[in-house]
Amino acid sequence: MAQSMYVHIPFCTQICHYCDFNKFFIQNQPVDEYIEALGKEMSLYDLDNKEMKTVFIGGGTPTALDAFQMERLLTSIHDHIRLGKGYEFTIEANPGDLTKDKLAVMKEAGVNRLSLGVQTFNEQLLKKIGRAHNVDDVYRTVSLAREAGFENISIDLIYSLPGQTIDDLKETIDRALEFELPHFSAYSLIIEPKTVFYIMLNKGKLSLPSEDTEASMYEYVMDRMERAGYHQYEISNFGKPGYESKHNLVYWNNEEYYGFGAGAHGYLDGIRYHNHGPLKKYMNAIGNGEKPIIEQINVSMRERMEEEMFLGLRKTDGVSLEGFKRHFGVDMNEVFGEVITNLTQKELLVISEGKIKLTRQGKLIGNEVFQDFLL
Ligand SMILES: C[S@@+](CC[C@H](N)C(=O)[O-])C[C@H]1O[C@@H](n2cnc3c(N)ncnc32)[C@H](O)[C@@H]1O
Ligand SMILES: C[S@@+](CC[C@H](N)C(=O)[O-])C[C@H]1O[C@@H](n2cnc3c(N)ncnc32)[C@H](O)[C@@H]1O
Ligand code: SF4
Repeated sequence: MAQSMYVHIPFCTQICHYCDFNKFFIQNQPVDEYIEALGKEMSLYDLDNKEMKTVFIGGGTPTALDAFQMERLLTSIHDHIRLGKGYEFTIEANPGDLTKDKLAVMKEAGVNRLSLGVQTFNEQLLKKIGRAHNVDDVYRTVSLAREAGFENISIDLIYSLPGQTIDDLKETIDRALEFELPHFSAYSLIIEPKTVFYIMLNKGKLSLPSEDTEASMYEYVMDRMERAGYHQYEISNFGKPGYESKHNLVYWNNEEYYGFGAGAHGYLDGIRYHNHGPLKKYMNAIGNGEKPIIEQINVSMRERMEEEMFLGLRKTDGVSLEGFKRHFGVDMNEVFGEVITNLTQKELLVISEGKIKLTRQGKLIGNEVFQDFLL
C-alpha cells in the first residue's frame, strides 16, 4: 500500500531553455482553479486521512504560487492525508521565489525538506540556460530558508552545460559545498526534444562539452562529493548519512506512490498511471468528477522484474539478490543470468555482499547498462 505521494505544480515564472517537464508560463493561467482541482483529484482517491511517509511537491515551480495559494494547497493536502512518523515532506523551490511568508506557511504545514534548483553558480551560464534567478538569489534564499528553520536543504546542479569548462564546474561545486548542506543532486544536461536548446543544437548554434569532458565532469563530481563527506547513494545524488531522499528512494526501490496534478505519474496496485498534461484536459476530467488519467499500464510480472533491476541499479547499494527472490519467488540469475554474466565480464557490474551493483565504469554509461535488462 502506497505511503508516498507526489503533487505536480505545472507553473513557472520563466521557461528554461533545457526543460521538458510539464510546465506552463504562469501568467494568465488558472492557478487558483488548479489548486482547487488538485483537492478534488485527491478526493477521487480513497485517501481517508491515510498516513504518508513521504510527500513531494514538484513541478514546474511550486514556489511560483503566492503565500495564499501555497497555504490553500497545503491545507488541502492535510485535509486528505496525515504525516507518518519520521516523514519527509519536500517542496521544490526556485532561488529568488521564496519569501518569509511562503517559508512560514510551508514550515507551519510540516514541510521539512527543500530542494533548490540552483543549476550553476556561474552568472553567465545561468543567463545562457534561461534561468530567472542570479547567484545572489541563491545566497539570499538559503539564508532565508535557514532563518525560517529549514536545515534539510538540497541543491540541484546541472553540469555539461553549453560552454562550461571543468574549471567552471569546480567553482560551482566549491561554492555549493560552502553552504555545508546535507544533500546535493548533480545531473548531466540532457538535450530534450522540443526545448530551446534542442532547436539551437539542430541549427548548429549550441556548443556542448565533448562526451569525454562530460565523463570527466561526472568523475570530478563523484570524487569531490566523496571527499567532502557526501555519500553517493544514487547515480546523481549525494547526501550526508541519514539525508538520502526518502521520496526518491521510493521510486528507485520500485515501490508504489500516488501522483496528483497535471502530468503527474503514479503507481498503485500494480498499475502505473499518467495524468493528462495539458491543463484543460486535466481540469475538464476533474470537472466531470473523473480521475484525470490519460494512460494506465498494468505492469506484468516480467516488467516488474525489469523495473526492479534498472531502477534499483541506480542506487549505489544496488539490487539485493535475496530481496529479488523474496519479491518475485525466482532467482535473479534465472531471469537475468546471461545479462549479468555479460555485464560483469565487461566490468560494468559487480556482485558483492549479496547485491548486484554498477561499477564506476558502469555508472558512466548507466543508461546503456539499464537497456540490457529490458528482456
Ligand atoms: C523539473 S525541475 C523542477 C524544479 C524547479 N522548477 C527548478 O527548476 O529547479 C527539477 C530539476 O531537474 C533538473 N533538470 C531539468 N531539466 C533537465 C535537463 N534537461 N537536463 C538535466 N537536468 C535537468 C534540474 O536540475 C532541476 O532542478
Ligand atoms: C528531477 S527530480 C529532482 C529531485 C531533487 N534533486 C531532490 O533531491 O529532491 C524532481 C522532478 O521530477 C519530476 N517528478 C518527480 N516525481 C514525479 C511524479 N510522480 N510524476 C511526475 N513528475 C515527477 C518533477 O518534475 C520534479 O520536479
Ligand atoms: S527547470 Fe524548473 S523553472 Fe525551469 S522551466 Fe523547468 S520546471 Fe520551470
